[in-house]
Amino acid sequence: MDGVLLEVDGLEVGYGLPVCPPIDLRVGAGEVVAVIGSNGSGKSTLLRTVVGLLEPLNGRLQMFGADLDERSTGFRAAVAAELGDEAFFPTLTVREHLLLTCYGHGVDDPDGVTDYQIEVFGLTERANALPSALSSGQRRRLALAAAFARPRSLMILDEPEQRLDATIRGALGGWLVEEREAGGSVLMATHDPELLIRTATKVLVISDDEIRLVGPERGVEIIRHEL
Ligand SMILES: Nc1ncnc2c1ncn2[C@@H]1O[C@H](COP(=O)(O)OP(=O)(O)OP(=O)(O)O)[C@@H](O)[C@H]1O
Repeated sequence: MDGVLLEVDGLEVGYGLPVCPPIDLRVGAGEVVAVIGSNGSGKSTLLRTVVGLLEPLNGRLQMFGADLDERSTGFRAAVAAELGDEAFFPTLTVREHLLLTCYGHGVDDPDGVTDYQIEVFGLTERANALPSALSSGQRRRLALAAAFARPRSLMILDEPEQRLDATIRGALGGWLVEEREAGGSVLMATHDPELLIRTATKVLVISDDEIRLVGPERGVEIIRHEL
């Protein structure tokens, strides 16, 4: 188990019935695993199961060498998940959301980290805005900024490229490369071949009849020509 953060064997995910074949997967330190497949293939369902929002239907799911317990302090400290739910406090500003995240996760310099994330996510002019006054892409930026503001060893992201403009999408690719190079791990669903080729170390392909692990180049071909 050394260096393996997430380990699944014969994992069946779904809503009463499985949405795809059983999944085997390891995510190790410093790996970025992209999950690809056509719309409705089961990518989000897998990610929601891995963060404990859905019960596995069958199989083995281990995080940090133990059965998944999403309520444990260890899990909450280590796993930064952004699955597109974007549940914000309606009366807290952009800045206050990030400060709250930093304080909640024991960040050393909450003000400095908050200021940095606001700047790099291009939210400076909206720092004092409430979520209801943000554009959809700005809400996406805020949700991702919160994931990057806190300490973590595993990021779980569902189509993080969605609704981002080209500038922030490009920056996101760079931050995920930095994450990997610093020994962090990422499990992310994506439809974006550029994000995949820049960041992924391996690719899990979900389809109706099989689950495959392929390399990044093959993953790009599959996104471009087979989905
Ligand atoms: N809450 C739910 N209850 C029942 N079925 C669901 C539910 N959510 C999703 N599904 C179904 O499960 C299957 C897998 O959906 P999922 O959202 O995991 O697909 P996806 O690969 O993430 O797709 P996309 O690329 O469109 O985001 C789909 O057939 C979908 O209709």
